[in-house]
Amino acid sequence: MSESKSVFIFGYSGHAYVIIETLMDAGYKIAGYFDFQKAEKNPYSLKYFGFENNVDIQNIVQDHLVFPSVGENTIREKLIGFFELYSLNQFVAIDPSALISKTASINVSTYIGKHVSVNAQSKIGKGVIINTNCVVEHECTIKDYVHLAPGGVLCGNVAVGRSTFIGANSVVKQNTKIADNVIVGAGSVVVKNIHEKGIWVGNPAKYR
Ligand SMILES: CC(=O)SCCNC(=O)CCNC(=O)[C@H](O)C(C)(C)COP(=O)(O)OP(=O)(O)OC[C@H]1O[C@@H](n2cnc3c(N)ncnc32)[C@H](O)[C@@H]1OP(=O)(O)O
Repeated sequence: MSESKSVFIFGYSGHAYVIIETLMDAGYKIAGYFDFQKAEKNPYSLKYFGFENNVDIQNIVQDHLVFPSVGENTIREKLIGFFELYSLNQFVAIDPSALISKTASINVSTYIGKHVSVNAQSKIGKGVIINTNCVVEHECTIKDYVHLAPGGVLCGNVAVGRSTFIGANSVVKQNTKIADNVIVGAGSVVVKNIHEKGIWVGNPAKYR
């Protein structure tokens, strides 16, 4: 394992644990974590480097890698803005068990979890979470800061807008478009385009 593959993670709670295990399985070394305060639990015995806004970030991180380990979309967006401001080295974290088409594109600071499939010609933005066991079928477009919770299925040619959250085990029918900042409840089935931000739940998914 080379020193150049050390990763600083930002955020250290439940979602971070999943990221850490993916990174370790993929052969990365975790250099430590930043968070607004020292974590109460430290199951991976990581070194705390402080709150990113209060430290000389470039001096600590140097040319190592950084990754946003927070499930909440707006916090992840802020972290990525911070990474961009300081020109920190972002990358894509892909669990070794995931199946990614060679013709799919995935932007930086995106997490692809265990047993995920991303199929042909799909385009995934930056800071996205495609969580455990999700299926992203052919030609899907997923904008920045989306979170697709575990078990979600996007059928072919689905488009998901920026910062949208799609709850666990939800299904989105082929050729459907979902707007920015939508929340789709767990176990929902989206069969028509969603043009309006807000919470949509049920089968078929309805505005709540
Ligand atoms: C690794 C991880 O853990 S990633 C995270 C995975 N987590 C998820 O996928 C959970 C996603 N969140 C949900 O599904 C939530 O229930 C939300 C966001 C849809 C709604 O949350 P809240 O706004 O707090 O709604 P609340 O719990 O108060 O329920 C309001 C009503 O909506 C209903 N409702 C809530 N969620 C759903 C749902 N997923 N499907 C159908 N109905 C729902 C409730 O039964 C309730 O109905 P009532 O008014 O008739 O009693």
